[in-house]
Amino acid sequence: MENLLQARNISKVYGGGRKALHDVSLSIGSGKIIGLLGTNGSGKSTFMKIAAGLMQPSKGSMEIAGMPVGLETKAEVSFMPDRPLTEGWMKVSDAIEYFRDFFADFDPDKARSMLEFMMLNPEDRVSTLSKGMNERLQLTLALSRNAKLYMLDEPIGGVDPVARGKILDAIVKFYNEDSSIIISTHLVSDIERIFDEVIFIRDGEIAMHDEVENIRIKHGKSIDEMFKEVYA
Ligand SMILES: Nc1ncnc2c1ncn2[C@@H]1O[C@H](COP(=O)(O)OP(=O)(O)OP(=O)(O)O)[C@@H](O)[C@H]1O
Repeated sequence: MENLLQARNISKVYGGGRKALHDVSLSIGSGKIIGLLGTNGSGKSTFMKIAAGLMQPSKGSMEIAGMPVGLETKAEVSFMPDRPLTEGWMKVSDAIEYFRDFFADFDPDKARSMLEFMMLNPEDRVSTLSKGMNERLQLTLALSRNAKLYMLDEPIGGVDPVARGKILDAIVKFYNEDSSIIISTHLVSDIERIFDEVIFIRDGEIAMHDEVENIRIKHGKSIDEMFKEVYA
């Protein structure tokens, strides 16, 4: 089976010489929910930005659905960055229209049912939304595209623990099983139940990439316990 994402020897050095990724090689198949786990500054956002075609690696190559990352792959990837893509003056309904105009694969019906599920009012101004409500909106926008690969950068950082459960349920409910989702987070215990695979990234290098079931069987540990061990 062809890999959905293939990263070969990716390194990224920022201006000033800061190394964010070092020789990262990995592949991801279709139909999976993958946790990209790491502490602050470990390189999660950098990896996602490169896969989304928003940043060039210093070395190495990345392919999505067999194509080098570029204009064609941007159409296949829906990225929710850790900073909102919407403007404060917009109403929730304007944000939906904006995405609809911008992305040919945006599904307004899916967006409407997600808004309802997320208890977002289309008439509310984006500037008046709480951090958690804004995250719900960004997630709605990202998941309402019919993409092959979704990448969600810290989608639940701002929501309270009760709402986190609801958001995870939304991800599982609205996710198209032919696609894959990569979710970056350090809130491992809250979210591990939805992962099929996890990638541990530490100081810009892959410390572990395995199926959740394998980790539980091989190590007899939850992903959260494993995370604490790897990053101790
Ligand atoms: N634009 C930039 N210029 C210089 N250094 C950067 C830039 N963006 C990120 N870095 C550095 O690269 C490293 C990796 O950052 P990155 O944002 O990818 O980590 P992260 O795992 O997403 O962190 P967090 O969980 O805090 O969001 C960090 O040391 C960070 O300071």
